[in-house]
Amino acid sequence: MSDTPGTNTDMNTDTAGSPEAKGPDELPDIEDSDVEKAAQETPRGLPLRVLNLEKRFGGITAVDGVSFEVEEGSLTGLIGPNGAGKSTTFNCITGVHEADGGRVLFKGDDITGRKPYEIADRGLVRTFQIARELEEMTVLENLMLAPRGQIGEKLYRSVTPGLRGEVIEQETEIREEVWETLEFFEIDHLAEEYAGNLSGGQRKLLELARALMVDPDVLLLDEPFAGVNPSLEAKLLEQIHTLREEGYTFLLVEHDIDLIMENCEHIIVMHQGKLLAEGPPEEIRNNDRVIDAYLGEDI
Ligand SMILES: Nc1ncnc2c1ncn2[C@@H]1O[C@H](COP(=O)(O)OP(=O)(O)OP(=O)(O)O)[C@@H](O)[C@H]1O
Repeated sequence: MSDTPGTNTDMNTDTAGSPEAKGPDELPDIEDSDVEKAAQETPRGLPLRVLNLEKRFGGITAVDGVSFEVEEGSLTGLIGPNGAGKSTTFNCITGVHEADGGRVLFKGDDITGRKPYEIADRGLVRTFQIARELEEMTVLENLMLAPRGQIGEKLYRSVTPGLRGEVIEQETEIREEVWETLEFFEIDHLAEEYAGNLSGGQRKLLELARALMVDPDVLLLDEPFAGVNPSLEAKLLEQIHTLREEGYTFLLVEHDIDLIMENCEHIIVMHQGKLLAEGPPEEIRNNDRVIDAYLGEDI
């Protein structure tokens, strides 16, 4: 875990590890000047800090001044009803959307407005659905294409004989890493299968495997279990917990509340673009605002 709790500024939203859930009443508004101050004071060890994030689409404010932190080595859940702004928040964090306001700090660096590949290259990675072009490639090829720091195919074609040896050496290393990843996710038997032929659950494993090939520090997973059968879901969860024990940090958007409650130690709840509450599962489960807005009487 981060060695930073308690070292944040007075307007922080640092509740990871705090015993009680907090709601909007306890989470003060952040002025622009405070955002600047917080950005400067954010400890470098803190993997992800979102400050006053805003995103509008025409007349819709999809994300409305959201602030939260994700602790190192944590499995943090982001939940909320349909249209709450979860995916838009993910997209703003990872550079897919340009935020209209606020800041995203990654390991103390301001990454707001950076391109997705720059953010991924720094170690903050989200999973993406397998694109159509990738469906026509094998599972092995999908992973071979993912690693960062690779001397690309274009360069390979134009390299001098001297460089070619380096490329081959690098490709051998990548191939070994790819096989290790395939075995870790138990999809090595599918290595030569076209990605387009995989089941929904197997695709989810491949998406996560591809994201891991980028060698991230923090993984953002948007509904990683959608369409995954229970046995594959259990396997995927097991792999996520194993990775977490190895030091990876996860931020997870998921509609299955029970799954989030059972697996995440910290939960962030969004509602109508705003942060509704955050805290440990038992507090979120009993939080009146969350029950009213989202969970219902039977939770
Ligand atoms: N590209 C877009 N253009 C216009 N409006 C958008 C766009 N993306 C999201 N929105 C709107 O922003 C709001 C938040 O959407 P978002 O997808 O972030 O919510 P969500 O919490 O991820 O929902 P869900 O759980 O249904 O996926 C919604 O009102 C949605 O219609």
